[in-house]
Amino acid sequence: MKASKEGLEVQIQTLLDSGEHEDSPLSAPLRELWTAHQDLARRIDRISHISDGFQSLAKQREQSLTERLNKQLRQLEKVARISDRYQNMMRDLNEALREASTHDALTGLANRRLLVEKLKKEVERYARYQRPFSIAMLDVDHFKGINDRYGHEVGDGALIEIARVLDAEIRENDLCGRWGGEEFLILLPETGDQAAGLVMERVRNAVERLTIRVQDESVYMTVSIGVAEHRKESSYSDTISRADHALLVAKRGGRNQLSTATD
Ligand SMILES: Nc1nc2c(ncn2[C@@H]2O[C@H](COP(=O)(O)OP(=O)(O)OP(=O)(O)O)[C@@H](O)[C@H]2O)c(=O)[nH]1
Repeated sequence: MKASKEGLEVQIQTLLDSGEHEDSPLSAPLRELWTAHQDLARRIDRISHISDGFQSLAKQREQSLTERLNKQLRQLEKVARISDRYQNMMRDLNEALREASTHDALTGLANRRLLVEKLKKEVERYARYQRPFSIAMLDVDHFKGINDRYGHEVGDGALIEIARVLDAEIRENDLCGRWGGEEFLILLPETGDQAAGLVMERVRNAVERLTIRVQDESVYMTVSIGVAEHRKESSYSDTISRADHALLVAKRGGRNQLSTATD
């Protein structure tokens, strides 16, 4: 029967230690072989110990490298999230700035700057394609009286309500803006003065029907309107002046009415 490796080793060691076979010619070579074997076994042991050490070191390095990479990845994700948030914030801020520079803070309508920009474009379109357009200037009648009687805050609220009505009554292609104080300008592209007159008469009517409640009181308002169609070789300010003049005629005519420039 084949002895186990450990068994064989114990057997040889016992044989050599006993000294019983010292006289045998095999004794000296066996002792030599046994010493060489033990030496080799020790070396193998040492090498496998060193290799184990290396392996666990490599594993540790691999682990710490993965951890470092994961940490860097998490940091990158954080930076990307912050950058996304920052970009969104900048976009919102730009949008708010653009809105503030082109719209009236009280009513939310286009401001004078945006109106002029659009007016210039319409004049260019008129010059190039002879597309007609009209301008309507609106002014709230006796607005000072509302401020004086109910206070500036109610006056502000009234302007907001009027702006809402104007914006709701005009067509999508028209542009309504606050020209200043209690004065509004409506730009009507692709519209001659007759058609503009019809639209503005509807607007005038809608304002007349508007009721504002101040405590128990109902406050009514009216607007006077001047309409002018743009003419050949005019500037936008020429057309505004003609609409302004028509507005004056409407005021002088008794207010709550519309007048069209004929000159
Ligand atoms: N509450 C408020 N009032 C304003 C604003 N802008 C202008 N006003 C007031 O609008 C009034 C305009 O008065 P006037 O120019 O005398 O004209 P009016 O009283 O409307 O009379 P007519 O235009 O002649 O019918 C002034 O009292 C201004 O102070 C605003 O943003 N808010």
